Amino acid sequence: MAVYTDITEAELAAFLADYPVGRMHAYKGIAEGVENSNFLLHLDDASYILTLYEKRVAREDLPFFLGLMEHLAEKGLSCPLPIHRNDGALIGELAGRPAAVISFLEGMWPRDPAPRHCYAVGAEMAAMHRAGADFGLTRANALSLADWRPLWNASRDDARTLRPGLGDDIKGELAFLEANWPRDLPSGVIHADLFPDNVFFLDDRLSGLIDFYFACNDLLAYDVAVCLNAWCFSRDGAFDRASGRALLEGYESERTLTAGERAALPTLARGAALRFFLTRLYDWLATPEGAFVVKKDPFEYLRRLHFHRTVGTIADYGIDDEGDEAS
Ligand SMILES: Nc1ncnc2c1ncn2[C@@H]1O[C@H](COP(=O)(O)OP(=O)(O)OP(=O)(O)O)[C@@H](O)[C@H]1O
Ligand SMILES: N[C@@H](CCO)C(=O)O
Repeated sequence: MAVYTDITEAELAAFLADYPVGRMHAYKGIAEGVENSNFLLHLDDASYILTLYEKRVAREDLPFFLGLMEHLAEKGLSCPLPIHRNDGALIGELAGRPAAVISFLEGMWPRDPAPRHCYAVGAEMAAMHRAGADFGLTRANALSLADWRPLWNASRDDARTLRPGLGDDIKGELAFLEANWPRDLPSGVIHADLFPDNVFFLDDRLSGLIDFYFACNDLLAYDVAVCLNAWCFSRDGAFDRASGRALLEGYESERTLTAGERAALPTLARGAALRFFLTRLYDWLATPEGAFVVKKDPFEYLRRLHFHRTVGTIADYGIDDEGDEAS
C-alpha cells in the first residue's frame, strides 16, 4: 500500500491549477510501491502520475532525480517526463509534502522474467548509462560500501535471533568487500534499483523504466550487478544462466564492459546482494506486525550472496563467452 498521505479533490484541483495540464476527470491512489504516495491522474489531455515524496526521499535530492528523468526522456530513453509547473519549477507542494507530476507510461512489469526481458533491460540500462554521461548534476550513492557497516550495526542486535551464525557471516562479508571493492572502474549515473517492478513491458517490448529515486553516481558495472541479482534467479532461488547471459549480451549490445568490469562482477554482485539484504532486513525489523505493507524477504538476498561467494570469476557463472557451457 503506498498512499501514506491522502489528498482531497479540492486540494488536488488547486495544486493542478499551477500546471499546464487538462482538467481532471478522476484520480486514484496506487497500491504498489512502498516508499512514496502515488496517485494516477486522468486528465482530459492525458494520464499522469502524481508523487508525494515521503520522508525517505530527501528534498535536496529531488532536483537530481527529476532532472535526470527529464534528461533521459529528452535523449529518447523510455522513462517518465516530469511536467514543469507554470512558473517553470519541477517540484511543488501538496498536503505538506514535496510533490511532482510525471508522465504516465503504459505497460506492465514482468512477473516472471525470461531471458528476452533480461536482454531488453540490459540494453536499456546500457543506453541509460550512455545517455547519463552528460547529465549536469551529481549525487553520491547513499547506499554504497561505506554505508553497509552502519546499516548492519543498526540491525545486528535484533537480527541475531533470526538466524544462528548471521553475525559472523555478515562481519566476514563486510571485511571481504571493504578489502576487495573495486575503485578504478568506469563510473557515471546509475539507476541502482532496476528491479523487474521498475521496468514496464508492452507485449515483449520494453516500454519504460521508472522509480529513479535511488539513482546516483557510482560504478556502472554495479548497476549490472544489481540486475544480475534482481533478474537472473529463478523462483526456486537457483541462478539462471540463460537470463544472466541475456542480460550481459543485451548490455553489451549498447556498451562493452571493460576487462576490469568483467573481472569485478562477482565481487560487485556480492555487494549488491548485501545492499538489498541489509535494507530489507532493516525494514523487516522496523515494520510493526500487522502494518499494511508487504515486507520483502531479506534472506532471499542472503542466499544470492552465498551463491556469488561460490563464484571465483565471471566464467564460473557460465554466462561469459569463454566460460559458457549452457546452450
Ligand atoms: N510513470 C509511471 N507510469 C505508470 N505507472 C507508474 C509510473 N510511476 C509509477 N507508477 C506506478 O506506481 C507504482 C509505484 O511507483 P514507484 O515504484 O515509483 O513507487 P515507490 O513508492 O517509489 O516504490 P518502490 O521504491 O517500493 O518500488 C508502480 O508500480 C506503478 O504501478
Ligand atoms: N527493490 C528494493 C525495494 C525498493 O527499492 C527491494 O526489492 O528490496
